[in-house]
This record gives sequence, C-alpha cells and structure tokens, in this order.
Amino acid sequence: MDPSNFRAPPLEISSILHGGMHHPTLRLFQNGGRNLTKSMLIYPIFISDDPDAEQEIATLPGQKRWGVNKLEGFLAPLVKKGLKGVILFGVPMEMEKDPRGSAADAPNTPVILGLQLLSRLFPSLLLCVDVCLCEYTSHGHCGILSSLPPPSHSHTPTLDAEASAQRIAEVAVAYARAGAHCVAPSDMMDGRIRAIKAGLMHVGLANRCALMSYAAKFASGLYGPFRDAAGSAPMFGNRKCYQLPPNARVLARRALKRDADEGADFLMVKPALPYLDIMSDAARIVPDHPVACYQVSGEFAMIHAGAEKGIYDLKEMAFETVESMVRAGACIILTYFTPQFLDWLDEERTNV
Ligand SMILES: NCC(=O)CCC(=O)O
Ligand SMILES: [Zn+2]
Ligand SMILES: [Zn+2]
Repeated sequence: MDPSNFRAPPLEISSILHGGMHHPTLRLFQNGGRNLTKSMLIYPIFISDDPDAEQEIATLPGQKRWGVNKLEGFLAPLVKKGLKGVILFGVPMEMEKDPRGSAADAPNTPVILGLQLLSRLFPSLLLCVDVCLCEYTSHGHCGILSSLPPPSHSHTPTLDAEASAQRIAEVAVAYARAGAHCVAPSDMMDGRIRAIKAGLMHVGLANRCALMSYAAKFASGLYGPFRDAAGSAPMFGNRKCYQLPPNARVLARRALKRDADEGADFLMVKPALPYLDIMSDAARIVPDHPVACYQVSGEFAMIHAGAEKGIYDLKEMAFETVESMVRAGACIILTYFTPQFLDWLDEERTNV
C-alpha cells in the first residue's frame, strides 16, 4: 500500500481532549476533585539536644537540626504562611544511648521539650511526633532485642515483640502527655498499635491523641540522609526483618488491615514515590482510614540532585511527585518540601 494514499479517519466528538486543557485553570479542574492544599502537608522537623543548635544537614538541602531555643524563630514565619502540621524527630547528639532507648522518653529529651514549647507557642499547630527507639538505642535498632542468638541465615537481629511493643507504648504515652496531638510509631514492631492505643486509653488520653501508624513502611534505600540527620543507622545488620520487603504488596495489605483493626486512626505508606500502588491499595482496602504518605529524605535529596544537574525544574518535579501521591489516594503528605509548597501554593500556577 502506498502510504501517501492513507487518510486518517476524521476526528469524532469523542476524540477531542485538548479542549479541556488549553487554559491553566481548566487544567486544575482535571484533578478528579482532589487538589493539593496546605492543610494536607506535614513538615518533618529534627530537634537536637543542643538547645541552641541550628545545624545544616549536608545530605538534606535546606534542612537543619534545630535546638529548642531556635524553634520559635524558625517556625513562626511558616505558621504565618499557613503551616498546619509538623512531625518531630529527636536527635540526641550527646545523650547516653542504651539497649532500651531510655533517652526516648527522658523528661529532658528534645522532642518532649519541643512538644511542651510548641504547644504553648503555636496552640493551633498540629503536633505530630515520630515514635521509635532507633535514635536512642545503643544498637540502633527500632525495638528491644531478644536474648536469642540471631538466626544463622541472616545478619538481622531478632526482636522481642512484646517487650518492644510495651516500650514503644510507654514512649508514645510520654509524648501524648507532653502535648502531642498525634503519635506516629515508625518502629514496625508487631502489636505496637494495640499497645499504644491501650496505653493512651489507660492514661485517659485516647480521645485527644490520634494514632498514625507507619503501617506500610518498606526496607528502603531511600532513608540514608535521614539516618545521617538523626544518627539512627543500625550498629549491626539491617532492618529487613521488621520493615517490609520492597516487593511485598500482599504483606503491605495485611499490615494496613491489621493496623486499622488494632486502632490506628491514620495509615501511612513510606517511602512514597516507589509505592504509589500501595497507597491506592490502602485507599481501597481500608477506605474509611485517611491515607498518609512520607516523601522520605532520599526522595527529597534525589529530586534536588536531579534539579541541580539540570534534568528538570525543582518546583515542577516537586509538584509532579506529590500530585502523583494525591492521585493514588493520599490525603496527608509528609514532605521536606513543605516550606516551599507554602510559597508555591500561593503563587499563580500559570506554568502548570
Ligand atoms: N522514621 C523515619 C525514617 O525512618 C526515615 C524518614 C526519611 O528518610 O525521611
Ligand atoms: Zn526506627
Ligand atoms: Zn529476622
């Protein structure tokens, strides 16, 4: 057949899509009713035990470890721009570490001081706090180690599930008492959601402290800059026996259902970009639990690195990645881009 004789069939009414996207505001209408807004953003904050710290973190562009004395000056302008929520991570630079992570809930631990101060300074700011032991344990793992020897096949530790859940719950209760509106356990120990909910009920705080489970947290290569920032790398082995294997779609579904059943109010998927399918699974299998996702340190660093190489524009890629999460079903986004989004969401989105 002579290709020059070929005529494409005439356009039909149903062929035309461009009419609905030629104007920037029309493009915003195409979001299926789900728009990224400021109130969906939660900003992760590193709080140091040096009260005057304002220390840059080499691998996390623009992020710092903050001392409690610096928090007001740092956060006041962001609250003014519409910051609605933060999640606090403690960074004990000098505090003594031990096998049970005693520093996690010591009265002077940085997140407890931070919660007390921030609830006074910014009474309407949502205060979430990460609950884990790895920043505080001498071995750097997220729970209490079992006295059993590790299995011969692996370099991973064996954890004592009951002791870990009990200890994690104690820490969560201490944070709720210090003013946390939402405790977010990232340790991935079995049974900790039940233990925390029971602990909050026991002290009469279950009706004023939410529980956000890092339900589907994967053993990812993307946590590197965070471990550098928080000093929480394990001293031996890895976390593959308690964080989900990256291929584990079915185990993630079980974890989401389990944590919903054990009393979580919100369910998180982490990291975010490589796990969009898990977010959309969560939105379907636990439809009555709002889904959160964490755009983790390595995702943030990767987006910055590509922008610096001239591969793409930083703002465009920040929007593209976070909007993919919203599309997949997330309605709470933890991201280090939060301060920039507070500006970007105010700007005319003429270049979208
Ligand atoms: N519990 C927090 C992490 O494990 C890491 C987060 C990050 O990489 O930003
Ligand atoms: Zn941990
Ligand atoms: Zn194991």
